[in-house]
This record gives sequence, structure tokens and C-alpha cells, in this order.
Amino acid sequence: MDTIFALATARGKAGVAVIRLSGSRAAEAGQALAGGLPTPRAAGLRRLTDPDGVLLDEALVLRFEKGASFTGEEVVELHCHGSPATVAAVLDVLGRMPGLRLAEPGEFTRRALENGVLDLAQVEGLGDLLEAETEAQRRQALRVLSGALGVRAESWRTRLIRAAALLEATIDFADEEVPVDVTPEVGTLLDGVSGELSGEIDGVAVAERIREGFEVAIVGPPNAGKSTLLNHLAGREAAITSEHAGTTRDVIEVRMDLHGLPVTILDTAGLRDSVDAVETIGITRAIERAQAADLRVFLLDERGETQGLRPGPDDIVVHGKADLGGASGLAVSGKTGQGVAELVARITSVLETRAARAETATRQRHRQAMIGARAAIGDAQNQLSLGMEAAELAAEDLRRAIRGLDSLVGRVDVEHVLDEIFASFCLGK
Ligand SMILES: Nc1nc2c(ncn2[C@@H]2O[C@H](COP(=O)(O)OP(=O)(O)OP(=O)(O)O)[C@@H](O)[C@H]2O)c(=O)[nH]1
Ligand SMILES: [K+]
Ligand SMILES: [Mg+2]
Repeated sequence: MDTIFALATARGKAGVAVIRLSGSRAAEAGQALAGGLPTPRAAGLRRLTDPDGVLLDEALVLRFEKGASFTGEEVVELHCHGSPATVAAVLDVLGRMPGLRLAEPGEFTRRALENGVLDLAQVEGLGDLLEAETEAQRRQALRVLSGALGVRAESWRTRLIRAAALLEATIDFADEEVPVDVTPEVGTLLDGVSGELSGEIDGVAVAERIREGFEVAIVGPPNAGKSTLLNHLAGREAAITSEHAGTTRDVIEVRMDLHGLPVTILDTAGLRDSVDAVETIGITRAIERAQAADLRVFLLDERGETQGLRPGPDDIVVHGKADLGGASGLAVSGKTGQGVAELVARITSVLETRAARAETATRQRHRQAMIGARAAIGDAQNQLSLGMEAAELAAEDLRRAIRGLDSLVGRVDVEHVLDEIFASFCLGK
């Protein structure tokens, strides 16, 4: 297998740029560049030179031994000065060394997976961590990267294997008297795993929102001040505002970090019966996007009503133009900022309550695997309800459930999902 190298830090000017090498020739290559390597895991300051002895940079060099590195292979890290020219010069010299080549996107992580340093769910967690922009995303990704899903899957696996073994023991005794009735223990094991799977399955939808962002739509009658409110939240003129009713037509999206939660705020066309064809299209879009959003903020004018949409139980209803006074209940003003902090607190509170429902699984891939496993457990439970004569069939169902769960952590062949997972990784990761 080739020894690979790449810039591990972001491209561009920086204080330090880290170039990483991984593979059986990493130490040899590092030695050629640096003249000698420090002891494993200890940093050493070295002069990096090309084969003609010309100085490339003075760098901090680190070395990790095979079996004790991120990829599981021999790894060398060169912490160079972070200029594009320095990085280019070092990469150029590495590229001329025999047996070395530039890594493909995600290749370091792929090797970590192949060498068993990370399981498949951890690779997904790492991908999410590298993408994390908010605190909730960081925490969720780190939980997956630390192997929490693998730990849960292992617990389910152990209990299902135990249940299958109990059933198989019964089969062996089929012709004789069964020494103990295993039904209660098998029943408890299956109910337990199935219940935990259900919790995880329900949590995926929320975990996905944490990963991709919650959508919060601002809706209400024309001229209520929706776009002015959006601009205040965004801290910039994201949407056009004017005294003309029907100014906003397209849905305008602004991504924000609300107390650590990733949120996309949607500004929408004011809702009313319009004779203007373009405005009507805008209103249709407003209703569709608002219905699909996780939460709606109804911004009302002095008439206090909205056409075409009704608030759901979690939705937030507020009056606009608070600075003009007169409204009862929560009132906000995008113009002066009055009441906006309380509105944000209410939005955050609703979303935090939902976010708390996330468990360990974060993706549709996990959800599908768990739904399949839960269905197989359900089949086994149905077989057993007919009596222990069906123990053999039930045991087979449990083996199917175990195989389904194995795909969570990549214990079984999951080649087809790898390309998709690694597609999100960029060079040097
Ligand atoms: N006094 C006051 N005026 C406001 C406030 N918010 C908006 N306005 C004014 O009300 C008018 C309409 O504001 P917009 O933000 O365009 O209202 P909108 O709800 O987005 O309107 P449409 O996009 O047409 O549905 C503008 O003239 C704003 O300057 C506010 O909080 N207080
Ligand atoms: K307007
Ligand atoms: Mg508007």
C-alpha cells in the first residue's frame, strides 16, 4: 500500500501548517527530509531539506508508530510555517519520493477505518465534528466519534446473542424435558433491546436536525414586520423591507447559531388573498415552507390574525411593532429590538426540548439498520408467542437482527455506504 501525504490543516496563510504522512515509508520519508526523527510522540525541531540539501523550512516534527496513530499506520507530522509557498515546497519534495503519493480526500480516515482504529459510526462522527459549526453539533458529533453508538450496538448484540443461545439450548433439548423455561429471560432481553431501539429510532429525526439545522419560519400578514425582524436577528439586511404590503415573495433563509443550536430562519411572503399572480406564488411557497418547518413564529399586526395557516401547539404567536405599543402578550419590534431577546429565548426553549430527544444515532443509515433489527426482533417475538416449537425460527430471526445491527459499526460488508460517507471528507482528512 502506498504511503500517502497531504496538508492536514486548511489551505491559505496561517501560523502553522501541518503536513501528515501515513504508511510504511512515512518514517523513512520523514527521515530523508528532517535528517533524523524524534522518538515517537515527542516533538523535535528539525531543519527540512530537499535531496540537494537546500533548506525548505524549520519545522516541528512528530512521529507515531504503527498501531499507535490516527490511521493505525506509521505516521509522521510536519508542523511547518503556514505559508502556501512553504507547504508547496515540502509537498513537492515529498511527491518526488518513491512510493509516496498525495492522499485522496478522506483517505487518512479510510485507512483508520480499514485498520480498525475507528468504526463506521465513528467515521461519520468525525466527519460531523469536522463540519460542526455550533455547540450542539460539536457535542453530538463528539459523542458519536467517541464510539457511543458502537457501545450501544455492542450491548444490543450481546443481549440478542444471549437470547438466541437460550433458544438454541431449548432446541437441543427438544426431544427431552426442557430443564428450565427460558421464555421469561428471552422475553425480557427482547423487550429491552426493542424498547431501546425504538428510542434511538425516534431520536434520529432530532439528531438530523442538530446536524443540519432546525428550520424556524416567520409567518404573518403583509407588513407585520417579518423581514425587519429577520434582518434584526441576522444583524444584516438579508431581506428587502418596505412600506408596501407584499414586498417579500421568495423564501429568504438566514443561518444562525441560537444558543448553540443551528437554526435556519425563514422569512416568508405576507399571507393574504392576493390578485397578483407572482405574490400568490410567493404565498403558496410561504405556506408550504412554513408547514414543513420545525417551528413557526406567527408575527401578527393590530388585527391579530393570519390567513391560510394556524399555529400548532409549539408554535409561537407574537405581535409585531412593539415600539408602537398597544399589544397584549409578547410583542417584538424588529425596528428597535424590543422583545427580540425574549422571542429568541422562547424559540431556543422549544428547540432545546426537542433536541434533548436525540440519543446516540444520528443518521438515516442508522435508523434503517435499527428499524430492520427491530422488525426482526418483532418477528422472533411473534414466533415465540406461538410456543417454544418455533424456537428455531425465532433464533434465526435474532441472527438476522444481529446482522442488521452489525452494519451500524461496519462489522459486516458495507462497501456500498463507504463512498457516500467519504464523499463529505476533503483532502487531508
Ligand atoms: N414602527 C415599526 N415599524 C416597523 C417595524 N417592523 C417593520 N416596520 C415597518 O413596517 C413596514 C413593513 O415592514 P416589513 O419588514 O417589510 O414587513 P413584512 O412583514 O416583511 O412585509 P411583507 O414582506 O410585505 O409581507 C416597513 O415600513 C417597516 O419599516 C417595527 O418593529 N416597528
Ligand atoms: K412590506
Ligand atoms: Mg417581508
